[in-house]
Amino acid sequence: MPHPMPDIANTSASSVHHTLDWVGMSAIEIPLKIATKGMAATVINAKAQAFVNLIDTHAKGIHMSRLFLALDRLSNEASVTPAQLKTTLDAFISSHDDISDRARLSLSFELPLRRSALLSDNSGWKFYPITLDMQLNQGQLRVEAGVEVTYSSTCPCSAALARQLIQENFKRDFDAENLNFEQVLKWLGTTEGISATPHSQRSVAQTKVLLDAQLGEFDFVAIIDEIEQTLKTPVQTAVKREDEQEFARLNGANLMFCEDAARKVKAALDERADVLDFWVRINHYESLHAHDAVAITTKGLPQGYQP
Ligand SMILES: Nc1nc2c(ncn2[C@@H]2O[C@H](COP(=O)(O)OP(=O)(O)OP(=O)(O)O)[C@@H](O)[C@H]2O)c(=O)[nH]1
Repeated sequence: MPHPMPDIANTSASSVHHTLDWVGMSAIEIPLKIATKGMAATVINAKAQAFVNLIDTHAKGIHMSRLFLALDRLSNEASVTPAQLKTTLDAFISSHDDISDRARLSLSFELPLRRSALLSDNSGWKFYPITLDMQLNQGQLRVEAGVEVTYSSTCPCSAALARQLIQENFKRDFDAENLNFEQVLKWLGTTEGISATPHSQRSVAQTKVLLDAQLGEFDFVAIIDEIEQTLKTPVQTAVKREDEQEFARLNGANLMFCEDAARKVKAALDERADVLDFWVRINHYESLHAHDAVAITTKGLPQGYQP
């Protein structure tokens, strides 16, 4: 008869007696079919973090395998919904009866969305980084979603400085008394005429939103669309020349500092009934400098997100 295997988590006691806020595993690889409103469940490859607290000051440790296996069951679901994630959190706690009373599950993944071109009849895939962080505490569920939207920002200061140079060149090249429409039109189409261009940069709006714990389904696309439609210059997928020209027009019509972007996103999220609280970090990865321009804002609730 084989010897029973030692079970340190159950039979050994901790020599230092403290409770712990979270114990578990991170970077667990798991494919899931995630449900988001208006779309067929999408297969995504997630990295998960699974945690419980440790309230038994004498228990040596938690049972990692029980969290892992409860999480693994999610990968068999035809579509992962908020209710199923809650069931997983319940299983984390019930499998740690007496030693844990809180559970946490975080998923990080990229949601592929097919996006239309600005004008041409084309489209292409864009992957949006998403994080889901769910916590269960005394039966109370907390659901937080994080999305990242990449967009272009053109500097309003740089645009004004470029316009000034163009005006100076215009004064130099033309005589106010003898303006010729055709000559001006031609000049406007040359690099000598439009002799300076403002700098733009690829920029990222990172957003965390607190959602109603009773929500029946996730709606990541609504949040992503809200931010993209607010900023107006999301990075594109398929681009023909007409799309590129429209992108140039949109950039020119939506010049922005990081402060402008942060204020606009804040105003948009303030209006959304499904967003109970939010945190936003705007990152403009400058082409003028090697450092970045950053603005951070929150809804400003007294007990809410801190900047
Ligand atoms: N608690 C804990 N376990 C760890 C850690 N690192 C590795 N493990 C291992 O995780 C494995 C799974 O632990 P358990 O869930 O207790 O496994 P088990 O005893 O076979 O499962 P149960 O019978 O359900 O308790 C064990 O072999 C642990 O040694 C750690 O830092 N903490």
